[in-house]
This record gives sequence, structure tokens and C-alpha cells, in this order.
Amino acid sequence: MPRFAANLSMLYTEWPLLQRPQAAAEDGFEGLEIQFPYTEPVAAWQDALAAAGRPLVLMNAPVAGRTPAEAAAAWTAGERGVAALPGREDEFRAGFDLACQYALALGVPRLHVLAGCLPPGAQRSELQPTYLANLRWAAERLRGSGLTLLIEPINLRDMPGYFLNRQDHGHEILDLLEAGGLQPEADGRRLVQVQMDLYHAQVVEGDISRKLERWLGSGRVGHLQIAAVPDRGEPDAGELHHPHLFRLIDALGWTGWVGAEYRPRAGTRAGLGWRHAAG
Ligand SMILES: O=C(O)[C@@H](O)C(=O)CO
Ligand SMILES: [Mg+2]
Repeated sequence: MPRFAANLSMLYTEWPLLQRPQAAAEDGFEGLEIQFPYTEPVAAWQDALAAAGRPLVLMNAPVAGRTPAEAAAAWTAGERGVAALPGREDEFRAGFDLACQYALALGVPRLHVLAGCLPPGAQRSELQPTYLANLRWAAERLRGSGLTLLIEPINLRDMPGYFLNRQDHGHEILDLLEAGGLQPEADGRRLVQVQMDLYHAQVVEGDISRKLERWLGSGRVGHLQIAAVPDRGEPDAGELHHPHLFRLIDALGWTGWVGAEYRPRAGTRAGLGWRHAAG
């Protein structure tokens, strides 16, 4: 069975944020992930993670803002990332450095950077140079740190206007970064990878088994995430048959994490039957 990481922004919302690591550990999750840790100081997270004894394997860089307070407020204010937004490069860099401080202090190896949404009337092709330049800057910033930067294709139903929607566009971005001179680490580890959220991938493109076969072997996927489609509830209903996908992920030799990033339909613990069935 894959190793599952509980997403602390969507699961365990019945608990205060800093108590969620312990709750997830009690339920047998081997790892944790979070979208935005910035409402709490680093030291409080260090204590909460140490008490739970589980690694935080993924977090997001701020979607906007330069300080923890601005980063904490940005999502609710409607921000969805600035990496592809011309004119916000300084803010991108400040937010990214803040994310690195958290990640390094908390031992988080993966940082997801959100691209942002197209301003009215803008075309993707107009934003792509900014996106590539910001990713290149951020990747070089990470060199030698052990951190990996992730980009995630996200569906347009949940995030209208979002810049990056398709898996092949994500991999094309990686091609362009490499063609532009971005080198891997000396040990061959890539500095930028794709976060493949099977929920978004099903909403946008479908054919998930073939997509997994195509992309997992590429060495360019840094993290997987799951949820039911279409309701983004527990992975035990809807269009995707997760027992099949878990077997396939194992058969393809995936040793990374699978993030449980869904909205529990009737309470986190009440909805963990899929997790117990998965072993
Ligand atoms: O799929 C998602 O929504 C997340 O992985 C994320 O980081 C942005 O909200
Ligand atoms: Mg996701």
C-alpha cells in the first residue's frame, strides 16, 4: 500500500491546527502535509510535530504576502499564487524565502509554489515567461538545501482562471526549465517536480491509470494527492476506484507519498474507512 500523508488543512479541521498532527498520528497516518502553516510560528510547529512523531512532507509557499501575517491572510483574501503574475516578482521572492525558513526549520522536503490566476484578458502565453523566471530563481535558491520545488496542475472548476491545469503543461514547464539551463543537483535529484493531484487530473483530463503509467516513471513527479471526484470527499466513492489506483501506484514502484487531500463528508474520523481498508 502507498504511504499516506494527512492534509492538515482539509482533514482534522475539528481540531485546532496545532493538535491536528497528533490526531492524524493516532489514526495511523505515517506523514502529514499542510497548505499554509503561516498562522502559527515555527517553534509551535516544531513542538506539535515532535509530539506527534510524524514528518511534515509537503507545504505550500505563501500564495501572496511577504510576512507570516500577510501569508496567513492571503488565501482567504482570494489570492491563488503569484509565481506567474508579472509585476509581483519581489513579493514572490519574499514569500518564497519565508516558505524556505519554515520548511528548513520543520524538515519539510517539498514546497508547492502556486502559479496564480490569469488577470482579466491575459493569455497564458503572456504569463509563462514570468512563471519560468520565478521558478528558475526559486529552484536555484533551493540548490544544496535538500528541498524540492513542486508545481501542481489545478482544475478550473475549483480555481477559475488558474494558470496551470494539465499534467502535460506541468511537464512542459519542466522541459523548458531544463532547456533554459536548469541543472539537477550533483546527485541527479531534480530541483523542480510536478505535484500530481489525481482529483484535479480526473476533473481536467481523466484516463488516470494511463496518466499514472505515463508520468510516474518519468522521475518528474514529486508527490501524489487523492480525493473523490466530483465531490472532493473521501476516496471511497465517485468516478475514481481508489483500490485499483493504489494497486497501480504500488505496481508502478512509487515510493513517494500520497496526500489525503479531501473534505471529509461527515467528520474526519467517521470517514477513514477507506484508510483502514487500504491497510
Ligand atoms: O489541490 C489543492 O488544492 C492543493 O494541493 C493546493 O496546494 C492548493 O490549494
Ligand atoms: Mg492538491
